[in-house]
Amino acid sequence: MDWLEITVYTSPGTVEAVAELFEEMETGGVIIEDPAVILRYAAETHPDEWGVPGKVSEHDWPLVKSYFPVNQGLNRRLSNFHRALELLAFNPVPRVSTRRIADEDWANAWRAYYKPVRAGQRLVVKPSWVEWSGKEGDLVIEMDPGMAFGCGTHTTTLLCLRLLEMHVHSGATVYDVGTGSGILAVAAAKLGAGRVTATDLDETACQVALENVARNQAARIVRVVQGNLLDLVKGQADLIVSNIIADVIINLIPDASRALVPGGIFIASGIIRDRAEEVRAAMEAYGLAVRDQLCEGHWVAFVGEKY
Ligand SMILES: C[S@@+](CC[C@H](N)C(=O)[O-])C[C@H]1O[C@@H](n2cnc3c(N)ncnc32)[C@H](O)[C@@H]1O
Repeated sequence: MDWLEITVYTSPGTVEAVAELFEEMETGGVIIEDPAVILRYAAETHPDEWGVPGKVSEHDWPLVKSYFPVNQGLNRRLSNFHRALELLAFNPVPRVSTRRIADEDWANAWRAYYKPVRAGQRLVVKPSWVEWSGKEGDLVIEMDPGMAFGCGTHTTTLLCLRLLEMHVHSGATVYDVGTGSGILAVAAAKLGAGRVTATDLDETACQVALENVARNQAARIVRVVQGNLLDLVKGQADLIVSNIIADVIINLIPDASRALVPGGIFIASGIIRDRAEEVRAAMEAYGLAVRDQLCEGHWVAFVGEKY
């Protein structure tokens, strides 16, 4: 099925009302793009990477987008939408544009939103479809997350990347539990790990991780295993990283502690602030002394050392 994308360029004070209008028409989802919010985000998160351009999009006003299915009811729905918008009598009058989208374009539409992201001093995550040349000494991870989690833009992933940069030593054995797109496993390999085992419950994630491992010429170092946590992993590691959620991390802690060599490092992320003390207590209870923690927004990542 094809879709009609309706874009409304409107003044900042009317964005919510336009979004509500779409919601009342049961379009099934609304996208809001506000240049002021994008600029603020860029300034707060990666100002060095982006230089915070004066203009972040081709339009100065925020836009609100939604989608109607292209079917027999389309013209009626569209004229209802125009009428309802007119009735709101916004001044200045919003500008509306439409564009037909073929179903197969959806799979790639999100790609436009990903840009290279610097994590820590040396690691840079670059979407595989973006041309970009970094600085000398950069370790560039080329990713296509497909349907898996982990393009390096999520805070929980960035915290792990920063901590991996500090703790992976040359030749280390690393386990990445809940690898998703494989981003942390590839990062560990780029940082010099000698052997990386990446696990995920999800079949698609494992497939995507394998593709990303190959894309980064890390297949000789990274092994991907489909399974629950460390259930199928034998042996001991110098470092274990896991970015899942607090409950799953708490379940993992006893096995992670057993699987670490003395002095080994456990990096736990995906922990919402409200649950951080529970995770810390579980780590301490299983012989993982908390040596460091990074907090950003709602998220916390811990570094534990096996004693
Ligand atoms: C938040 S994503 C993290 C992906 C990537 N490591 C990152 O940092 O961006 C969590 C991943 O953990 C996987 N996962 C969840 N529960 C799991 C479990 N019990 N065992 C293994 N993997 C699990 C999910 O399928 C998902 O791919």
